[in-house]
Amino acid sequence: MGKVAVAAAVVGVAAVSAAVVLVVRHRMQSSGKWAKAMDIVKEFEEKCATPIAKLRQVADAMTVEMHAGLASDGGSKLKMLISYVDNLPTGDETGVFYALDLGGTNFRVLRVKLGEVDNVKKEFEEVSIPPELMIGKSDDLFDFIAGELAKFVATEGEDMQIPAGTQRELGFTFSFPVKQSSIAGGTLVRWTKGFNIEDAVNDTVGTLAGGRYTDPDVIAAVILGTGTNAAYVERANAIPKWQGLLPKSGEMVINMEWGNFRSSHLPLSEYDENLDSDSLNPGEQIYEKMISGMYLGEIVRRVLLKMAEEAEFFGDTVPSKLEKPFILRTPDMSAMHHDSTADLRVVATKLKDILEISNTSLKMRKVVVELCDIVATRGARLSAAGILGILKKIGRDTVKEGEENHKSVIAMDGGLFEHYTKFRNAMQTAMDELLGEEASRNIIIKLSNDGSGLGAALLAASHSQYREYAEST
Ligand SMILES: Nc1ncnc2c1ncn2[C@@H]1O[C@H](COP(=O)(O)OP(=O)(O)O)[C@@H](O)[C@H]1O
Ligand SMILES: O=P(O)(O)OC[C@H]1O[C@@H](O)[C@H](O)[C@@H](O)[C@@H]1O
Repeated sequence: MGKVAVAAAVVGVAAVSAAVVLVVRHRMQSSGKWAKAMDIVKEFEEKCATPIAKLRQVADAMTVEMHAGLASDGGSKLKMLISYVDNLPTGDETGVFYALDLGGTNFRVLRVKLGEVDNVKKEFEEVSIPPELMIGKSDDLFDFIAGELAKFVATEGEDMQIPAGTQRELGFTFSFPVKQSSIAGGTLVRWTKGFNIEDAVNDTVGTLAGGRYTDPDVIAAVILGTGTNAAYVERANAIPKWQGLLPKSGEMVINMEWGNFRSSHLPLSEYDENLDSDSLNPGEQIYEKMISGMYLGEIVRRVLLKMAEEAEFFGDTVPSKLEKPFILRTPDMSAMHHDSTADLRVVATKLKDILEISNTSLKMRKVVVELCDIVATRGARLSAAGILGILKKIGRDTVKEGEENHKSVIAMDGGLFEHYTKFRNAMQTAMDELLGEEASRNIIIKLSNDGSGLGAALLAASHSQYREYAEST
């Protein structure tokens, strides 16, 4: 072979070996980065673990905090607020009533005509709350609410008229913690979720009222929406901090404000701690930030960001959109989590449309789904533990002699519970594991759609100023 040919061959071999070295190095580097990314996922998964034993500890802690919150104001992070609702709807309510339902994302105005329990006529309008009103002045927020209500009242039809000489009556579902001084008054404890307004009946109490209207076995209500909360029926003589007269019913609905629950048994990760410190209400609503719709997608984003920064998961630059808080919303996380296509093309589309991340491998997309599953499963199982805490408080976590058929119904509402199927299923599975086969037959968790809106109207009806008149005629 001539010198030139040999030289060319040598150069060729060198070039090939250089390429091989580059590929090997790239592979080693990428395998090293991949291993680093997987370490991040594995560590996160371990931090988020919710074995049954831990869930039982969380449930017991919830029960303890419930007792403490009922013993004295400030006795617990659980406010255990007295709702002054001591008589829940019976199904006999009649008439036309209005309701306002102010949640963390949506605002609804409703009008219902009560007569037959299974023939309630309901009309409503849903309005997104302008974000600027969530952090503006309270007058601007309530002027907005009043304006929307006035527009809705103007649409009243012939069949929804109120009796001559009477005033329209309204129930207000206000999805924020209020220390009530009566059924119709109270002081806001704090703003939560995305609201932070300087200078209003709770939706969970509304859901309990709406649920009880059609099912006398309803004993508690849980909201899993933008935020989370629970309310339940407590024995009036089991509220040491209550100085008032005991109601005839012997019962009182307690608004737990369980989003503010905190316990050393909660499986908190660094991502939860950072989310909390960056939030509008650092140190508050820790349980809510682990399980509710405002936050689940944000937790997933934070883990992906760390993988991008420390393991170049999406390549050697960090996608700029991934650095934007709350850009990955829980509905989008839910869509990726429920992606049933073989090549996870829903995940690919969401990553592209929301985070401007393209050409991901199927392997990468599977990791994204795994993160959604870790976060949603943890939230669902912690929700189940919270419910067990309530059941323990009222002695409904086991089947008592002679009560084999005594059902206890938990009325559920909220967009997270309603739309996130895998979350809902994981919650039910954890509930069954925690209660065991016998007791879980008697505990029914059921969606009470828009219970809070109907419930507010029902509470307006059951506290109507015209009710005595109607009953006496
Ligand atoms: N498809 C979905 N999958 C998962 N979560 C959802 C979905 N749709 C809505 N959500 C969650 O539900 C929340 C809205 O809850 P909803 O009860 O309807 O309103 P609000 O919180 O204002 O009372 C949203 O903030 C979101 O986190
Ligand atoms: O209906 P939403 O917006 O999800 O609200 C659920 C809960 O959100 C919490 O942040 C509030 O403190 C509760 O009062 C409320 O019930």
